Amino acid sequence: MNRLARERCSPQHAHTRLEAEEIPSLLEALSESWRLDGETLVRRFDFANYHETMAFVNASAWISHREDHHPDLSVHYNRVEVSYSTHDAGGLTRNDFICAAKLDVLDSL
Ligand SMILES: C[C@H](O)[C@H](O)[C@H]1CNC2=NC(N)=NC(=O)C2=N1
Repeated sequence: MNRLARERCSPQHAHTRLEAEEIPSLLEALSESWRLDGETLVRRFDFANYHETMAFVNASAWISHREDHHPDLSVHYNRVEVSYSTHDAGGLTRNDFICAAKLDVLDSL
């Protein structure tokens, strides 16, 4: 499991917006499916059917609650679009990348 996925989100990270030069190396630690859309980190997860889609959404909700860091989710029949940014910081923080890494692990199980 990658090191970022083992980290825990923190209130300290939530108030520390990343500098532009910190972002490329963090993005590199994630699945290539993640992309930046302005100040938002976005990935689409594809599934076979609605049941699998909702099972993933529910598992991701457990991570969101435990980390107290919540993505925007766009839920469809066989896919979910996940968007991370940190409202408290008005942009990207390390918490966004930590949670994205955790979803990569979830998707790999
Ligand atoms: C009080 C609570 O910890 C904060 O409101 C958290 C909750 N989850 C959050 N999730 C995201 N994505 N951004 C935040 O700024 C944020 N803040």
